[in-house]
Amino acid sequence: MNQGSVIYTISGNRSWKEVEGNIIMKVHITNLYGMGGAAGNAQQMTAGIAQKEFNYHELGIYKYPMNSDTPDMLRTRLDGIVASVSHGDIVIFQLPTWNGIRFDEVFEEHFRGYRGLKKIFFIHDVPPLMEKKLFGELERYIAFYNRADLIILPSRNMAEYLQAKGLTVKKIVIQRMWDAPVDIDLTKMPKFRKRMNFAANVVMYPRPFVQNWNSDRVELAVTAEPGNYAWADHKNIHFLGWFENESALAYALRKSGGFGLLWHDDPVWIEYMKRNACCKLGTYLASGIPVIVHSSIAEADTIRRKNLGLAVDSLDEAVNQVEQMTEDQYNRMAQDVDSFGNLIRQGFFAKKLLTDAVFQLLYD
Ligand SMILES: O=c1ccn([C@@H]2O[C@H](COP(=O)(O)OP(=O)(O)O)[C@@H](O)[C@H]2O)c(=O)[nH]1
Repeated sequence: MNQGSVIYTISGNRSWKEVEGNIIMKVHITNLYGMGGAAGNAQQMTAGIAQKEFNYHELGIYKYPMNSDTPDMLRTRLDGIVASVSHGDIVIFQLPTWNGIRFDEVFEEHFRGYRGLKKIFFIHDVPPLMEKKLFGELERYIAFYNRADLIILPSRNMAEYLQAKGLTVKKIVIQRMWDAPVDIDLTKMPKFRKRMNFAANVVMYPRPFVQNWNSDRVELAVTAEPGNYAWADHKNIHFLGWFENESALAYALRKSGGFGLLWHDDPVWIEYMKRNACCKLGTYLASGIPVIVHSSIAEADTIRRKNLGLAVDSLDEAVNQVEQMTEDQYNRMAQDVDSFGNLIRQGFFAKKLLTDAVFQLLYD
């Protein structure tokens, strides 16, 4: 019998179809619209994998100035977002929504009337750890995180750090890395060359280590259109161009060869990168080029253990190690990166955390 096509009267004038949504548990995931860049793409990518692979339902949120809403407008907006949610469902919140902590708090509170609803917080970034002026807000963020039934965090280091500051959520899933579902030709191996590629917008957000690049022995290649930049004059710096599309970027990096550099010289970010997961790392590994990372970053041990590149304490050390490397050593590394990169290109980090989170929530 095809129940989906028949309306059963079960009590009074309510039909089977009307209560169907309450019987079958749904998993929802929030997705942010109106925000570009690595942070916006990370939300779109995760929600895309969740919908395509697991049939999770999207709750779309627009990035907007929350203060432009009156309390009534905000309530109406939130009612619209949560319209498909029923008692007993699971909601994965991709956080922050980048609409400010007040929006995140009010949004979570809007789910309180739902019986048996469970909340998973997937923490992409912790704003108080990214900007010195926001550090005082950490306590408020952690109090908010404590409302989750399960929390997904970028690294074990982040979990330990937040626990020391008051995080009490018992169920924790560790993300480790960002995926980069790109399409590239794996038959052409990246070339061994004394070059470090840096994939970020260095024109809009100048980086001191880029502007002070002084190595004649190792070239720095940046993702910027060629131009007359005073900081690049007479320097060993190459311009790769800017890429809107992640596959085009991965292709350009693979063609460029050499290494992918994950680096920061801002002390707040050096500290943050001990605990967060950077999109760039996924981008490099998906493209197939070995990476150079600081030895303090969360995934440094994985880079060493799986022969995915170099974990160093300074750029000078990186330059020396690149200089001393043989072509054979590089080619072995590039092969190991291509093998590991399958996880990233096929979205396995997201697939794993999206299922582990629901499984641990209901099983453990
Ligand atoms: O030509 C480029 C260079 C970089 N990026 C993107 O910018 C990200 C890096 O940006 P950011 O440094 O803000 O992110 P993080 O690595 O710190 O997460 C990369 O992973 C790419 O997705 C891009 O779209 N086009």
